[in-house]
Amino acid sequence: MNNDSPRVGLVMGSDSDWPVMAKAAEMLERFGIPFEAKVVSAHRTPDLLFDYAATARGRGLACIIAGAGGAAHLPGMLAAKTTLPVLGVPVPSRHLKGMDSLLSIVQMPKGIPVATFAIGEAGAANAGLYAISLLAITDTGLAGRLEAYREELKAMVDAMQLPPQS
Ligand SMILES: Nc1c(C(=O)O)ncn1[C@@H]1O[C@H](COP(=O)(O)O)[C@@H](O)[C@H]1O
Repeated sequence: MNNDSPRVGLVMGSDSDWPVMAKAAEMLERFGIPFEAKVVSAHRTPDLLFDYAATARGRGLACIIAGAGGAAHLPGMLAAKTTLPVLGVPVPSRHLKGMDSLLSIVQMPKGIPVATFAIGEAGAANAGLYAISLLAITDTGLAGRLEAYREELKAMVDAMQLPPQS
């Protein structure tokens, strides 16, 4: 393993999830976190899913961000096969707007947790940030960059303020 080895696994059930999951990728890129992005499906490629999860820790990943839509079993099945933290992103679905994805991911049985984020792009971006904050537990430089990001958000909100009303 070298400094460029992926630290975060970014997986999704289909390439149709990419426009949403790209928001997580953008966040990881912004903070310079090496990651790998792959399509892995619990339903369509169960053997690949098992192999991916079983080898994730040994390959140096610190956590896995998993996005899926509809019957979104991917995050939960990954969590069943690895003790790495799994961050689940409900991808909006065609018919139920992602409520199905959300409920499929969030209602895990006791013992196999998945940290579940909001439906869609904001959830994906926050999953990226959360993965970064997990890595920042042991990386003070990264923690400092997260603090700087918070300052940027504060400046953004300051710029939103309306002029004083008379
Ligand atoms: N939820 C899952 C899983 C899984 O959980 O393993 N595999 C694919 N899918 C989802 O099916 C939706 C439609 O996929 P297609 O666009 O390929 O038909 C996607 O949102 C994907 O995440």
